[in-house]
Amino acid sequence: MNLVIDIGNTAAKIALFEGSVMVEVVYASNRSLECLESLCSKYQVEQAIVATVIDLDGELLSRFGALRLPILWLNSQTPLPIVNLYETPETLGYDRIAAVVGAHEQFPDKNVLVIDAGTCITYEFIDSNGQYHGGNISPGLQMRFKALHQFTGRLPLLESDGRKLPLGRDTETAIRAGVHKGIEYEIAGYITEMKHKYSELLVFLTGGDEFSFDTSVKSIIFADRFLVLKGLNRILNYNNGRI
Ligand SMILES: Nc1ncnc2c1ncn2[C@@H]1O[C@H](COP(=O)(O)OP(=O)(O)O)[C@@H](O)[C@H]1O
Ligand SMILES: CC(C)(COP(=O)(O)O)[C@@H](O)C(=O)NCCC(=O)O
Ligand SMILES: [K+]
Repeated sequence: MNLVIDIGNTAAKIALFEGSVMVEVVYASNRSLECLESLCSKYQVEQAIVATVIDLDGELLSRFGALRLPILWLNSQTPLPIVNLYETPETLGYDRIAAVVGAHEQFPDKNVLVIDAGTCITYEFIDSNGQYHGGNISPGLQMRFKALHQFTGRLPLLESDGRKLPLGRDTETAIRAGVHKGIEYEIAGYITEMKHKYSELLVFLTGGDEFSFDTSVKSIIFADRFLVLKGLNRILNYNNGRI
């Protein structure tokens, strides 16, 4: 079995795969990965892949060592089943390239826009020849709420859940609608622009945060919360025998 770990800026996602089938997934703290050892004793793990976008402390690194598993630490040197055209592959987020690999595995002959709504929202484009062109980074849902609070004198820190109106009628509904609609329009804008350029465009939406779209946008989106994990599993299998 493959142990697949995606350590993001907000949460770690840990999954077990048998071949290309995900058999279990858990969210954990990105600092302590508390369930790491218990998952490894529950399953017969043969190899692992870890992708992190944060620095890990020595204690966590030695816990990985104690697992006594071959571990592929995803980095810019790792062979990939796609062509990476990013000008600085050494600075590219590993979760970003993994999401692209996950989408390309499912639709290898299509132009695909991959949107990952986590701590940040990232937009990636891979073409039907398997060439990853790059993409954009913008603030995520929680980051927008926190920024409005932190950089003003009067705006409270709000929860994403709560009263929702199309147009705010008080401070709370104004902020919540502003953040939600900002993201929804942003996503819809990317889709419209990219569809203009590539008529047969597929769109994947992944990441921990979910949004509502009108039906025309919704109808062309594939929602797959675990695209990064699936892409990492694909990268691990692609490198089978090389670790
Ligand atoms: N079980 C869960 N545990 C933690 N966060 C979750 C969970 N389900 C949904 N979320 C949402 O997912 C967001 C994190 O998204 P994620 O894609 O994991 O981010 P990142 O990859 O940047 O760590 C959180 O802000 C939270 O709103
Ligand atoms: C853009 C990101 C912060 C997104 O991280 P996430 O929201 O998944 O926690 C991460 O992919 C990252 O640190 N990237 C490095 C810069 C780059 O991709 O060019
Ligand atoms: K992200």
